[in-house]
Amino acid sequence: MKVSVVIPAAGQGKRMEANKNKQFLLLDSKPILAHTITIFESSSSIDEIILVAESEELDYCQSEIIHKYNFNKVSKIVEGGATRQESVYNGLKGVAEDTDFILIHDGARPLLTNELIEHIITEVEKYQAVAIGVPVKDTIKIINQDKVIVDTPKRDNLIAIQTPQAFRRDLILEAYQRACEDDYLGTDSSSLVERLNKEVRVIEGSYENLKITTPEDLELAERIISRRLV
Ligand SMILES: Nc1ccn([C@@H]2O[C@H](COP(=O)(O)OP(=O)(O)OP(=O)(O)O)[C@@H](O)[C@H]2O)c(=O)n1
Ligand SMILES: C[C@](O)(CO)[C@H](O)COP(=O)(O)O
Repeated sequence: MKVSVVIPAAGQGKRMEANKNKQFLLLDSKPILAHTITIFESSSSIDEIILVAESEELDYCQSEIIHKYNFNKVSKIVEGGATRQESVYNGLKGVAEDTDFILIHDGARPLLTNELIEHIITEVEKYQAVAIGVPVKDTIKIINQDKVIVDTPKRDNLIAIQTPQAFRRDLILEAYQRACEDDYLGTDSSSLVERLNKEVRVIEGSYENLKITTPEDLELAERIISRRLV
């Protein structure tokens, strides 16, 4: 069985308000993106890594991330698109044809554990489409355009979805192709499969598997990493 991972890292990191791509910021003295790649490079279950980077950052990724940290499993660095969805699709097109399963994982989630990688691979072999999620801690409200609450969904049925998300290769390629044809834009990969009326299973993720989105996330990630190192 062959497993590939696509890592979209071509975003602009606007919410981080740093003066560079947030994934090049240092976390425990190493770029966030290098932490993310290390997790998959070290996993014996992962055969290849496709990195998706912004056109002007392709060379930087090659020299300052891939070469500098000696990543051998990164088979391609492909150019990203205007949206996360477009970037992931470009990455999917670069995956080896003999791959059975594809994991998609945000470059900006550097605290994933090997246990979660192993768990999601076991599950995707059984269920073909699997996402990681955690129960929401807050009460979630639906609001209208005037910012008035119109609904309060029952919290028991709500989860916050994370990455990685894992799929059978042909299924996820079909889902991205169909979304492209239909001009559908989702905020995660799972939603593209859901709209084909295919079941996507959810397994328990981790609150520590956070996406570095705003400056507070980076502070929290530093604390988590230093605790893990003790
Ligand atoms: N056009 C895009 C947009 C996002 N991403 C990637 O998708 C992941 C999740 O996106 P997010 O954390 O929201 O990153 P940004 O889009 O960079 O953040 P922002 O919305 O604050 O600009 C990130 O690893 C990001 O680099 C991507 O590859 N291509
Ligand atoms: C895919 C994702 O990380 C799941 O939580 C999230 O939807 C990405 O959203 P973003 O707005 O591109 O950060």
